[in-house]
Amino acid sequence: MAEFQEISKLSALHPKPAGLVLQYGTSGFRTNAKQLDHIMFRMGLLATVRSKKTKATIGVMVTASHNPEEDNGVKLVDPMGEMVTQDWEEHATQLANADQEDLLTALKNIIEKEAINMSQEANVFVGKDTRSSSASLSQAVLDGVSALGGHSKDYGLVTTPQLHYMVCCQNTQGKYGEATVEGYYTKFCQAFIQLTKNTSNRTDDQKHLCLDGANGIGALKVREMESHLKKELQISLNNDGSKGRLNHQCGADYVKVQQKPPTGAHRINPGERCCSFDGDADRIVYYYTDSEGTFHLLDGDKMATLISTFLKELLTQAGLDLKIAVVQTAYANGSSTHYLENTMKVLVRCTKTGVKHLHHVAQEFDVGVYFEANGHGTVLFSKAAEEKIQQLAEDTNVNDERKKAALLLRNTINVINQTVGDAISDMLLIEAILAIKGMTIQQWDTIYTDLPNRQLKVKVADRRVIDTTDAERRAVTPAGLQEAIDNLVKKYRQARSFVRPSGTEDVVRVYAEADTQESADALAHEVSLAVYRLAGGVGDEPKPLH
Ligand SMILES: CC(=O)N[C@H]1[C@@H](OP(=O)(O)O)O[C@H](CO)[C@@H](O)[C@@H]1O
Ligand SMILES: [Mg+2]
Repeated sequence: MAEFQEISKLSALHPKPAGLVLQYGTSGFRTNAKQLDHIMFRMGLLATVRSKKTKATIGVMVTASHNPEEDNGVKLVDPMGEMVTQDWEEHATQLANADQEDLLTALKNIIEKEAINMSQEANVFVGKDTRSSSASLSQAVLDGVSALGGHSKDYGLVTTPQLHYMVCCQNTQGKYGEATVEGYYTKFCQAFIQLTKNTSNRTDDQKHLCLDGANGIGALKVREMESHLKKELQISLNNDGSKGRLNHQCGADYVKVQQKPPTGAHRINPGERCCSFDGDADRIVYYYTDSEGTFHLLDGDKMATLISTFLKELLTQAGLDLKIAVVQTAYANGSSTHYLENTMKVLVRCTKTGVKHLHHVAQEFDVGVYFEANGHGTVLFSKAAEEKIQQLAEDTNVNDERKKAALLLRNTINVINQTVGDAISDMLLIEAILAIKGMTIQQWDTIYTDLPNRQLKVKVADRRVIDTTDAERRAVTPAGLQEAIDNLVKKYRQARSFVRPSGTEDVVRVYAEADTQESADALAHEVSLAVYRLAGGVGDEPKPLH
């Protein structure tokens, strides 16, 4: 076929370095930008084939999120704006690793296996972050699409969640919104203004937010969006990309892992409400510093708690019997799980790490709130739930309280990007909830107190020797490891610990929490030693933290 000749010719312009093997991991392909040109071209091919298969528009986002500026990466977006399915992740890995001369065979294998009708039209949306390598890499994606005769639309600089939104809008014929950045700002900002319009006693402090844009795409997009907020939210933007380097000592990942404010921000006043985006604006964390100078982090667990409490109250006021659940991973702070289950009486489910797992479980409920502790999350409403809320909001025969709750729920649905965790949409949602509840960040923080915790990494020869079960909370192999962890945990109060191989780094992650920081640190260290000794540690033995 003519298109295959074109591929042979064009793929030679995007050659694969010999011997390079990459895996479509938790968040797509991610490595040093210099190694990615052929991957991008090939993902352009794959997205085109995926579009033919699904008879819908597919998205390709060029970004390496919170990784350093020199890295880059690529993620595929499925028709409803979700992440691509697992079997296509495998196709992606096959295609990425085929030697140059075997590329056509690898592509034809996928086409055959998936019974693709090659005469079907294909459409691909492409977006990129602000990395200097993103321009040429996204061009390589576009080359891949056109090599197979697909149509593409280049959205240029957008956040990852914006691209997910565009794909969903396009494939739902505009029902989710208009597939433009203007459409995105209009939808979410209008919902925010509607939500906050009856909170007229908001003070200037409540309207003011300090934002660290990680020197990335989120900063650019917030600037673009600002006028749509009509001063109902006033954002002091730091790390806007004009001076500092992307993700360098700033951004959501830095703040969460280092448990301290970003550099490059203005002097934060005590109690001032602050938040940080990551490099592609699909994660957000909040924080403040108290009058003693102590830093307080409000992570994904705190956001999930605030949001689910708010929604549960509204559902009760609206008299709607809808099933709400919070989906977390093993990294969720034990205090948050305890508070949700015992005080809020909300159903909590735990899944494996990685947002696609959380997203799928959240889909099982009428209202599924999901967040990773690191700040990636959103809320999913079932079609039935949305319809019931809509009906109630339009019903003229209900009392004022139910009506008000239904209208708030409807606007809450509209402020949420249900396709994927979205720092901009999550920020608007949290800001609206705090405004409606008249709550300060300190009051939000005191809903429950996090258990002190510690995360460590251990290097082992082959991290695959660790196999886990029970949503990664228990190790099945190597023999004796889980028993060792159980015995160590028994030594401390309110303690919990687990280990799992990372899906994005060549390390084993160790998590521990306990009643004091000293205990959490000691337990994390002892568990690290157990991993080192029983799972083939390399290099020096882990040292105590103190
Ligand atoms: C403990 C932790 O934060 N793990 C992160 C990290 O996964 P690992 O498999 O733990 O490397 O990167 C993932 C992708 O960004 C993210 O979904 C996840 O939450
Ligand atoms: Mg990200």
